[in-house]
Amino acid sequence: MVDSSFKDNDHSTKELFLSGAIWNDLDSNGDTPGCLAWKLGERGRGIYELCVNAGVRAEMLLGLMGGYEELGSEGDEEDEEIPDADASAEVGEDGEMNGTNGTNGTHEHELAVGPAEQTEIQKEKKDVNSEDYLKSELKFEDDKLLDEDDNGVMMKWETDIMRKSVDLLIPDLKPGDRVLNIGFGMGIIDRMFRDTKPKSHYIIEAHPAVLAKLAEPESAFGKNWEENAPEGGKYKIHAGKWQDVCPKLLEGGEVFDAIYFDTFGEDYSQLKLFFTEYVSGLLDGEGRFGFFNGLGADRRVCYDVYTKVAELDLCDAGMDVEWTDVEVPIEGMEQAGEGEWTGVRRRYWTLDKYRLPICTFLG
Ligand SMILES: C[S@@+](CC[C@H](N)C(=O)[O-])C[C@H]1O[C@@H](n2cnc3c(N)ncnc32)[C@H](O)[C@@H]1O
Repeated sequence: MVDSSFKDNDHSTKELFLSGAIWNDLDSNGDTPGCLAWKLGERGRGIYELCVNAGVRAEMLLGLMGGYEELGSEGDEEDEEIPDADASAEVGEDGEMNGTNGTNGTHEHELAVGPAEQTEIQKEKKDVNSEDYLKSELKFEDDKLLDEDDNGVMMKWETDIMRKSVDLLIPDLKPGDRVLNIGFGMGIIDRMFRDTKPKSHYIIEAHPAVLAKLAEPESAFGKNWEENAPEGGKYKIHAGKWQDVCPKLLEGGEVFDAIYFDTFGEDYSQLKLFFTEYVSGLLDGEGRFGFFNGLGADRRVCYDVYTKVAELDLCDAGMDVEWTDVEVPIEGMEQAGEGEWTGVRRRYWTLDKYRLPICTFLG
């Protein structure tokens, strides 16, 4: 009896989404339909999956529309017709991507939320965007790096994720690899890469304050480091945005065995641009590519939507992705504003599992 009524619900939910229901609209408690379905436990899994699929459809469509919008003039968006009702919730400024190291409220192809959360966000935080971030003062603390609005750029609790990423990107931790890391942050992953004694190790970093920190002798990534590359290899800090540095690396015919991408203040469209435009040229045929997968990480349904969207886009770019779950000890974590989150504007991570992507070329 219960089962069949839930099957009916699945069917009705599907109908609703196909008729234009908004997958990420919020109720007065700030829950999306997907959040409510998840709270039902096993009984709600069917509906939850339908919500995720509706989100994926809408985000993929928005991605296409985003590409199209770039050709038009600014300000056209308001008059634009929405070709699919599923996508209607996404259109609008001030959407939230909810991801660490990638929060953004202004760019195309963000994981948008409904009106209730927008109001909350406006109260809670200013938009994070690359241009402002790269001009902002930074606060370097022992366990975190914050921008001038106290957004978490990088936090020490992410160390286990960085450790596992290095272990899977360079499986045997063998010397001789050529490594490219984009985004130095607290230098956590770069210290791990350095410890594998790669033949070449390039770091691209755009923020002047991070670059200044890097140049300090105690950072261990200064001139001495650059001069101590093994024979035939190269250790190098490339100062600047990856968008400017990568074309030069491509021109120079540089190739890497492991590439990691973890920036801040950029939205998913930039990550997608990176793997569609640059990874095929910069990664060795047998190489591995990884990125910080923090998109939507303060809301399970958004995280699940972005995981699928990224997987589909990676496939489009000729890459296969293998996901590894990494436990995040959120039980031991404090609530927003407390413990490790003290002084951080927004708790950007609430999930108990990080889904770690390792990408290789298809076939
Ligand atoms: C989340 S942190 C990286 C953390 C790093 N994975 C670690 O283990 O400490 C992001 C870094 O990317 C840098 N960044 C942001 N946008 C960038 C861009 N367009 N090009 C290069 N670096 C960028 C930021 O200044 C910041 O240092």
